[in-house]
Formats: sequence, C-alpha cells, structure tokens
Amino acid sequence: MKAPAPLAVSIGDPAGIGPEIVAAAWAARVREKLPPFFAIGDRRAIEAVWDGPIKTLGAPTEAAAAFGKALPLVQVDDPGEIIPGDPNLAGARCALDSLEIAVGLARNGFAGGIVTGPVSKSQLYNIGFNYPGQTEFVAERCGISAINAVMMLSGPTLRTVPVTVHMALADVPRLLTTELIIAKARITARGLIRDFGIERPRLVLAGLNPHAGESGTLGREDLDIIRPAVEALIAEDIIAHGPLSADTMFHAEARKQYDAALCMYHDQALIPLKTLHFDDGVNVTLGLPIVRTSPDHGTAFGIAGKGIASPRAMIEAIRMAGMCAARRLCVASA
Ligand SMILES: NC(=O)C1=CN([C@@H]2O[C@H](COP(=O)(O)OP(=O)(O)OC[C@H]3O[C@@H](n4cnc5c(N)ncnc54)[C@H](O)[C@@H]3O)[C@@H](O)[C@H]2O)C=CC1
Ligand SMILES: NCC(=O)COP(=O)(O)O
Repeated sequence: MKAPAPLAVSIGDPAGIGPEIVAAAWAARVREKLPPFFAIGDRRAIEAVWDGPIKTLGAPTEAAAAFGKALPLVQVDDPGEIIPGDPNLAGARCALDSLEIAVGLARNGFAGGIVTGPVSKSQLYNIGFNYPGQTEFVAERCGISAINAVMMLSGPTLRTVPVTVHMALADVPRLLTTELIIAKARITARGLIRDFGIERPRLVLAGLNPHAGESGTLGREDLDIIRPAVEALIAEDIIAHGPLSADTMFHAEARKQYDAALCMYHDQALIPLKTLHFDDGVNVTLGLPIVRTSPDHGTAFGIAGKGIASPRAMIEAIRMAGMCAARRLCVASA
C-alpha cells in the first residue's frame, strides 16, 4: 500500500520551545520509529538551539529523500533575529506563516497531515489573528465551521473533549447548548471510528455543576441541557452516558468505561488530561478533511533554548498524525 506523504510540522513560535522539540523529534526518528516529516519555519531559529543537520528544501516533494540524513525544512520569510524565550511580533508572523503553509500543503496533498508547534496566542492576537486558537484557523482554511472542528486531547489512558473551549468561564452557561453538545459528540464519535479505528466509541458527558447539579438543586444545566443531549445521542445509536459528576469520572477504574469524555469547559477537560499526561498528551482536531495534531503544551518561553524541554509530546503528536494519516489512506484505498 502507498505510504502517506511526509507530515508537515510547523515549528510554532520561533522563540518558544517549538524549534528544539521538532529538531529533537527528528533526532529520535529511528528509535521512535517516526513517520517521515519536514519542518516549516525559520532555519536560524532552529540553528540557535540545535547543531544537527538541516536540509532546506526547494520543494516539499524533496522531504522524503532528505529525511534520513537531515531535518528537512521549508523556510518561511526570515523573521530576523530570534532570541529563545524573548517573543516578538516578527516571530508571531513566522509562526502564522508556518501554520498557513502547513495547512495549504496538506490540503493539496503535498503533506500527509500537519503537526502544529506551540504558538503564543497573545502574540498572535497582537498581529491581528482573530481566531481563538490554531484549531479554528485550520478549520476555516479547510472550509469547516469552527463548531464542527473538535479539539480532543489524547493521552495513553484518557481522551477528553472540551465542548466549549477558549472563552471566559462566565460565558460558558450561556453558550452551552444541547445542539452544541450533540454536534461535538457526533464528530467525536465519527473521529474515533475514522482516525482511531474504534468501532463503537463509548462517550461519557460530564455535568457542568457540582454533582452534576444534584437533581437540579445545584444548577439546572445538567438536567435541562446536557441530559437531553445524551438522550438524543442514544436515539442516534451513539453510546453515551451522563451527565456524570466531573469529580468522580477521571479515576483509573472510571476511565476504563469510556473512550472519550466530553467536558463542558476548557479546564474540565484539560486539567485531568494534563495531570495524567502532561508529557505525552496530544491535541488532535477531529472533523477536518486533513489530519491535524499538536503537542498539548504551550510555548514554554521560560525554558526555551535551555536544552531542557521534553520533546515527548511532539514525538507523540507526530506518531499520532502518522497513524491517522495511514488509517485514512488505507480506508480510501480499500
Ligand atoms: N498548542 C498550542 O499552540 C498551545 C499554546 N499555548 C500558548 O503557550 C503560551 C504559554 O502558555 P502556558 O500556560 O505557560 O503553558 P506552557 O505549556 O507553555 O507551560 C506551562 C509549564 O510547563 C512547562 N513546559 C511546557 N512544555 C514543556 C516541555 N515540552 N518540556 C518541559 N516543560 C514544559 C513550562 O516550562 C511551564 O512551566 C501561551 O501563550 C498559550 O497561548 C498553550 C497551550 C497550547
Ligand atoms: N489549551 C489548548 C490549546 O490552547 C490549543 O489550542 P489550539 O491553538 O490548538 O487551538
């Protein structure tokens, strides 16, 4: 069977830990059995933190041949001097250009999927980026509405999906609707089948309030918004349970009962995931026509360039993107 095209890995903010963890992932490619990939970003930003071989590509089609001997790189517009740990606007533009190019290459079949390095949202907002995060940007470039691009955080023992994502906590009860929960759950179920090969995904839904509302005495969203979503999903033959008390659904025994937990707000999903899998958690976007993953940590400016950043989550993000891309190709050619 044909192998997927090499993955495009955007290095993210060049002043963050992106350049060194992408380079470290390439250095570990044989031991980790990683699929071929090429970096997109600024050569000098990588050279500032790594002294391994880099091959600047004339075209992304040269990546597969170069991968064995050097880190293949698609150079974006030179952002000027980049100092690790000291972000600036030129670096934010470089991060955005890298992301844009990665999506374009995957959309056109020159990349098997994309792995996005960490960006600083505040730096991006300073250059006019008006998306909550990379997920929504990639979705738009793929012609998908943000609501239909589902952020799933995935670690070896837990997958979580924040139903509402980058918004103030105070806005969550107003913006949480039965329709939104159903839409996210459907895409999660389809994504687990399509990209992860889980035939009958088991979903659980967290409550919003303490004790899932304690029969309506601690808030009515659990009964009025979340429970109807669970019933609608069951009626569609999707395995769904809930709303469950969020405080008791993440212990080891509970986690064995489901394939993904839909959580009602960002931190409800990310706190358990990062507590269990900070080192190897992957952020994957479900519902897109292209494969997109990302390490689930940020730019870590405080340690950039010090040689102490762990490349583990980047390695796992590359591995997962390769696995999803191969699965899609296999299904397409069956
Ligand atoms: N996928 C993305 O692009 C993401 C971007 N961010 C952005 O990152 C910036 C910083 O966010 P923070 O909340 O500080 O989170 P962070 O993940 O950058 O850092 C949190 C803590 O974890 C440490 N850390 C992070 N990654 C590490 C690694 N690979 N190895 C060792 N230590 C590591 C950092 O040094 C820091 O102590 C923000 O601007 C945020 O917008 C945050 C999360 C995801
Ligand atoms: N907290 C997760 C996160 O910030 C990742 O967002 P995105 O940039 O991948 O949309």
